[in-house]
Amino acid sequence: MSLPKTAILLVNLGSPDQPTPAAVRRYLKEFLSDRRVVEGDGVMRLIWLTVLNAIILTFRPRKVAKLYASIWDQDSPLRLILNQQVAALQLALQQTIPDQDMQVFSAMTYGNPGLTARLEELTESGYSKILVLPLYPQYSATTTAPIYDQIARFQLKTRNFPDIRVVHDYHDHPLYIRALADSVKAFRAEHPESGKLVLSYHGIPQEYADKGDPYPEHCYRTSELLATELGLSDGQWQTTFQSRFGPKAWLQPYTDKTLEKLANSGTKQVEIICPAFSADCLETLEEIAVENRDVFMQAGGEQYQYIPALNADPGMIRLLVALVKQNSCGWVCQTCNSNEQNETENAS
Ligand SMILES: C=CC1=C(C)c2cc3[nH]c(cc4nc(cc5[nH]c(cc1n2)c(C)c5CCC(=O)O)C(CCC(=O)O)=C4C)c(C)c3C=C
Ligand SMILES: [Fe+2]
Ligand SMILES: [Fe+2]
Repeated sequence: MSLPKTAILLVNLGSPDQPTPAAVRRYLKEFLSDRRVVEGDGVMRLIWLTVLNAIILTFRPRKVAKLYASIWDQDSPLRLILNQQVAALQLALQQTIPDQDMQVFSAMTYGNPGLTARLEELTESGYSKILVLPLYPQYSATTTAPIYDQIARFQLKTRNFPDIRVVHDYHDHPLYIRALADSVKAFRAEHPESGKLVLSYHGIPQEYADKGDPYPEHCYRTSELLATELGLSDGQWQTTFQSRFGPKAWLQPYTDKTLEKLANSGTKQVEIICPAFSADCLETLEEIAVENRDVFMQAGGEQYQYIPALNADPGMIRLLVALVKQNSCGWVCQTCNSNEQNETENAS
């Protein structure tokens, strides 16, 4: 019996194609036109589209292109690391479940390689099972939900679509917490002068959380589990939210304000980790590692250390393998298939 062709699709947010104002403009237009990212209907939608086109897409691309250029390494780090994660997961799956033919692919919600195009390609190539694995441990209506939206739109226009599953979230998965804890321990082993651990998550507008986005609860849970795993006491760690965009209130406490306050009130050493980012990107390599370092040092801080994202670390790949096994249950899971076989045999 031939096995169904199964694809694993790792999905991250997306980057511009080039660190140029024109490419950044195209990327921001697609990203910031998504109604999940900037909500609002009717008149509010019209106002937002006017502000986006007349102001944001006129001035922001030039500034942001320079920031991207400062971290660009032949390609955007987010895309480079996504490719490394794909290759490492492919190898790990071949080693751990060699009798299953699972092929791993990359996709981005915005920009290239686009998620919808990938779903079309995989369907045309005969993949009948697709496991979509968003690289967002914490669910948010602003990041995870747009992946579901694109899948739903693809299904609406496709007569015979594959069996598609999506991993919803894994903010409290033991292997995620262990991978984070191991990365902190490994960092501290190399940099023994440790300070307060700041856990900085990408923010979302406070209003979205008030309307029911569970993202902040997921972030706080991840932080608590990580602090417990590391054996930290209350004063030794803190959760903050970064990357505020626009004039509205976002989740607080803000990372930059917190760092300023910490330095002002005598905390001279911090280590900062960004658990919501599975891969280093503009928001970690530039905003956290450069901009926020300046904020902390200028406020009187003495030592500021950024702990890199999990990227393609062995701990991250172990987590991804576990997520693949758990979420492909019944498709390819050997345990389940053999259990089912036993049950069928016992019943007959
Ligand atoms: C309303 C705006 C935004 C929301 C809501 C938002 C949520 C959100 N984003 C990430 C992860 C990433 N964001 C990245 C870049 C980025 N984010 C926004 C805006 C919102 N994000 C913008 C405008 C940008 C582009 C840069 C800029 O113009 O400032 C990235 C990095 C991409 C890269 O190429 O490196 C990531 C990753 C999460 C996890 C999240 C909510 C949970
Ligand atoms: Fe963002
Ligand atoms: Fe199973």
